Amino acid sequence: MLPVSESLCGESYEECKATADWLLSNTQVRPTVGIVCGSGLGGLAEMLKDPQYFKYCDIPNFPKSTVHGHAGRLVFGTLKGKPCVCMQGRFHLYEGYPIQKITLPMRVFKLMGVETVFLTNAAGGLNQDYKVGDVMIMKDHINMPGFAGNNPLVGPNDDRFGVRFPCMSDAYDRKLRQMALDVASELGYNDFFREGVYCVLGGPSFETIAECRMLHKLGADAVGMSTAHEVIVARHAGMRCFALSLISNQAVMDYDSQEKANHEEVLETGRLRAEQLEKLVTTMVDRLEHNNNDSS
Ligand SMILES: O=P(O)(O)O[C@H]1O[C@H](CO)[C@@H](O)[C@H]1O
Ligand code: HPA
Repeated sequence: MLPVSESLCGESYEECKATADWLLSNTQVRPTVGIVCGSGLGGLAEMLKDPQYFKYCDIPNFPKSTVHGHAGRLVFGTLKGKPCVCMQGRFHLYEGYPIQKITLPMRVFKLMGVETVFLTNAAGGLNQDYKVGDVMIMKDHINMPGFAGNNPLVGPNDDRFGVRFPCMSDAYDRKLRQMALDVASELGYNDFFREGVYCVLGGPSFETIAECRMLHKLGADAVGMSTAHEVIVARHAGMRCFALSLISNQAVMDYDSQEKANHEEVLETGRLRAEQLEKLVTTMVDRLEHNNNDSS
């Protein structure tokens, strides 16, 4: 067992358990589905029936949300009858928290009984076929901070969460990706649905033109500042993951372009696609089976 003192930043088993127990003692909901809302996509949380809200600042051990477009509260309720917990706002590396702290909610999800996690984000489109407003199912990620040792699993491993060296070739659940494609097709969303690779950077500055060109050459279709860290921790703990990127802006790849990435455009695109994303995730949650078979 890992003594509390060995936790790097308040993410030890005991600390996560204390947070999970506190939440469970304050709600009747026993969530099996976890949802993380990206920038401008917090409306998903409003889909929950009989919602119960907990501000992050009131939850023991939780960091505070500091980014505009991230409400900063945990919402419990049901979606299509399934017990859910939803992060209406997430944490990012550039907010100054250690990477272990920004991913702590994933461990809390696990300890509350969550089996499947749906994550959304806003991202810049690197793939030249992508348009603003497209939705990309994440089939994989490139964890750029991880190349420099900034991986959320750095530090002593606690086997109660997962193994020291978790596999990541199956990070994005194959069955859920297929389900998303089927649902998108049924809802008539084929025109704007894609599947691709997300690259996470530390931010908060948006990328230079040379960086965008490099990331595209490396195989990334979209670039953002979140999600991959959460997925690594969720997979380490054995939860199934499904993630969507809303292409909120075109990454600038051309020195003649007058385009400039900005957070207001990111939030605005979120508003435009919110309803369709909510419908897709709601339909997928409705079709989820209550098990945690690793189906990838
Ligand atoms: O990834 P989410 O939380 O959607 O936020 C995205 O939007 C912000 C930039 O506008 C960055 O935080 C980026 O990661
Ligand atoms: N780059 C990084 N993160 C982002 C972007 C982007 O262009 N758009 C939304 N989040």
